[in-house]
Amino acid sequence: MKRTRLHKPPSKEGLVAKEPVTVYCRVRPTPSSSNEGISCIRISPPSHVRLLPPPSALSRKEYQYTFRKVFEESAGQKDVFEEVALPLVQNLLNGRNSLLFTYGVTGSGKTYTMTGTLRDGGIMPRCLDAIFDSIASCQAKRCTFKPDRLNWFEIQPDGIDAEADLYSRIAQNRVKRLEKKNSDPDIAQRVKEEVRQLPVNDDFNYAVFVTYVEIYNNSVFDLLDDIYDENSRIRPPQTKIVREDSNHNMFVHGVNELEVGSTDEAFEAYFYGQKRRRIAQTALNAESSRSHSIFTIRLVHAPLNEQGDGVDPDPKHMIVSQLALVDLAGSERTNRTKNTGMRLKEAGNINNSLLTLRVCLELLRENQNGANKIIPYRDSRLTHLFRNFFDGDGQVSMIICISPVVEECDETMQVLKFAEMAQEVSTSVHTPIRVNLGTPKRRKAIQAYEFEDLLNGEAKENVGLPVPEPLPILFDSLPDLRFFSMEDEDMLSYSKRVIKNGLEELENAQQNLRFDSMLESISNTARRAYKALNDLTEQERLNVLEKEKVASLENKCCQLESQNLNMKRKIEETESQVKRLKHDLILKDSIINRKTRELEKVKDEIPNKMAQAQQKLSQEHEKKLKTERSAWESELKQQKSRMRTARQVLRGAGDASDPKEGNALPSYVTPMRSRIPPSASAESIPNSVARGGNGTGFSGTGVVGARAALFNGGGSTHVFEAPGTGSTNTPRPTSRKMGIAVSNKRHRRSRSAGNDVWLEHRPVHEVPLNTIMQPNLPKRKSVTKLTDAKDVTEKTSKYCLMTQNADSDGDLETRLYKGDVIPTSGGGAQVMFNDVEVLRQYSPSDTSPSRKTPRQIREDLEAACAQSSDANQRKFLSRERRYYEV
Ligand SMILES: Nc1ncnc2c1ncn2[C@@H]1O[C@H](COP(=O)(O)OP(=O)(O)OP(=O)(O)O)[C@@H](O)[C@H]1O
Repeated sequence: MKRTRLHKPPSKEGLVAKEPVTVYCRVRPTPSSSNEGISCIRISPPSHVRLLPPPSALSRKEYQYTFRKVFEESAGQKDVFEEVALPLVQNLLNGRNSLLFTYGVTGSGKTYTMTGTLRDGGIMPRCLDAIFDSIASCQAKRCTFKPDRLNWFEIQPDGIDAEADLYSRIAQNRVKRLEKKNSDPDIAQRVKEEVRQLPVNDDFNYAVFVTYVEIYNNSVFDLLDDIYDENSRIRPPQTKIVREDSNHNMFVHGVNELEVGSTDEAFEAYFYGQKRRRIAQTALNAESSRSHSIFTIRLVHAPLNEQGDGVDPDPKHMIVSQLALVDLAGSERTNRTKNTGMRLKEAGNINNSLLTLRVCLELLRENQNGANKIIPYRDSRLTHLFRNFFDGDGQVSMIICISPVVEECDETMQVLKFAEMAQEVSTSVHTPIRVNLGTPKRRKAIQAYEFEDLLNGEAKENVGLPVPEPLPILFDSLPDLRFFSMEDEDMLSYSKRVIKNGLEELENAQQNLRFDSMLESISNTARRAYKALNDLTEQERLNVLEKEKVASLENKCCQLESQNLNMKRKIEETESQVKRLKHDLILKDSIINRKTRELEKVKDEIPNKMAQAQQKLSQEHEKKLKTERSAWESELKQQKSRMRTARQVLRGAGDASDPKEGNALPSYVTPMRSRIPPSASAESIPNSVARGGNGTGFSGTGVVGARAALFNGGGSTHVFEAPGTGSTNTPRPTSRKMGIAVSNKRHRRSRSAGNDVWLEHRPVHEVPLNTIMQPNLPKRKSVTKLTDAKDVTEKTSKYCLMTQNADSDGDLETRLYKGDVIPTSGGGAQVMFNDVEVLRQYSPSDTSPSRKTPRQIREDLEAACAQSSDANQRKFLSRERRYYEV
């Protein structure tokens, strides 16, 4: 027995290509328990899936995701296998590593997709079928390769040796030692569907090894570990550690790696492990995986030796590739699963490890875009074990399993988002260089040689040259004297008798023999010999022709083969280009999707931001406006005071004839002035009225009833001329002035009733007016002094205060200050003055030149007022306009 020494795995030589993580999406059929007919998924074949949030969702926005391919609910296991896994099996046969995992919410069909059922197998059994069908003619003798338990293999070129055989027997026994239960799946019932046979290099011998581990609560367990200890007692599962081999590949240290010779053997191993896998019933899945399971198929192949009856013993020529099939446990939300206790702890661990996987992929993507972040592989056993794949040795594919159930819409969205992001990560795929031992197609050549030998042997037996007629057998009953003793007298006498009989017959034949018949026989034989010679010559000629034909055909074949090779190369190039373009497309699609989502998010935020900005702006404007207004008001106040001064100056000009007397009346009004009582002075007018008293009464000729409406709007007085009318319905600006008593306006009596009772407050020494027009106070109570509060509070709704005084020209000026009586909340009343009527009487006989006519006075005042208020108003308006334009 020849054995190779322990050998370090060869360093990675060969072609290295960058491949993106390939993501497929499979939608499971709607479970019968869910809201029938309502689905939150719409598929646009072949690669788009749209998520429609249910009516109850906060946001009703639809999202579209793009993947390499989306499998509809009606897609079968075969469709998924051929599209997703068959290329990975081809990778394995070509010596490349691949990782395929199923990812999704609990109950979305991950285990169904990966394992399937006995009648309708999933990816795993179909992969095994494809592998064994493809390597059928080149399978190595059992135990040609032996795992060294350090993630590599030793070669035993003679095949089975005692130790390896023992190992194999233990491995087989381990599978068989599990008692069969009635509930166990019967592998014989497995339905094997026809799978496509993939091309393999038949100058190599192949062997298949499997391992089956689970990651439960962040600990690794070997599912193929022996259940029993040496004393045949069941032993608890042992945790394994994840280690790095000498070639920096991660592996589970001490894991049982079984050599399997067929799919059924691999299935036995799988079911053995499956019994030990942690599965439990939850609210969402009757058989929910509580752990991540990893079924690894390793294909070991080495070139044939020169004789073609075994493998080349040089371990450097050995190639090991692996296909890891990972069935991840489903992410779950406790509010839906209602898990407690152990199940809750498991769910926490599952979610944590999935989160780590997500984070690692996100950081890998960032690093590929120029960042330089540390990837936290060690945060979870799952990512730690698959570090090689992500860091660059093997193709990574992922199947996202989603359910159309509306209740899962939220979680499904998270899964789809993650998957779309994962597509942007690329991993390196290494294709090893296969050694060329000098004789390609050696296995075929050896087989062809053996076949030729076989044919030649048969041909020799059948060569048909004429054989002379057999002579009559004269002595056929003579026994073989070598086997008898010379002392055996019976045998000797019997033999003598036989020989004598034979000689007699010979003598008879000699007498019958004639020369002619002998000649004829010789000439016949010669004729037949000549014919055979001619036939042989003809055959030789035909052979030469045939050989020429074969040579020309071989030439043609060579040409066609080279053309074929060229075509194949071109097809491969085109395919890889198409693949690259497809990936670019998917990448761009997903980037566009992401960007669109970000844009929509930004769009959503714009109105809010605009509203905030506007609010801020308007607050600032209001502030500015306030300051401007207060500045303007103070300016207005100054203007007013200036106007007051101007008015006083005007008044002073009117009294210039008698500066000492101040308000002294000219002599021609003496009779009239004498009628004015000293008590009816301006000081007796209430403050508000006094302020409003600066409003100007406009006089016509003779006695003119001029109406002046007084408003307490912001301290300003507005004068509206309405000659000859006594209307009090003039519009008023609202008062904002501080200091005015608070009144309860709801108690204000309606004027529409026309039943207002006036309280007329007359001067004690009233000068009779004697004018044609008299104040119109239809229902009135007259008093000269306010002594009783009831006068005001009871029944009275209007108040009129009459004052009489001499004006600046010495004429009699009667003022009627009118207002509403408004009850106060304390039970009293207050008067809100809102109108003043000025009656002025003057003598038409006064013709002094210094005296200004009423028209002149009015025009002067009007001009002064207009000038100041116009200027201020324009200024204010222009400022306001400016603010609003902003
Ligand atoms: N495509 C499908 N066609 C038919 N049945 C399906 C399909 N996908 C899932 N199912 C059924 O749905 C149920 C749950 O599926 P499965 O156990 O594979 O979910 P899971 O994602 O592995 O859940 P968990 O993460 O909890 O292990 C099973 O009964 C399975 O047969």
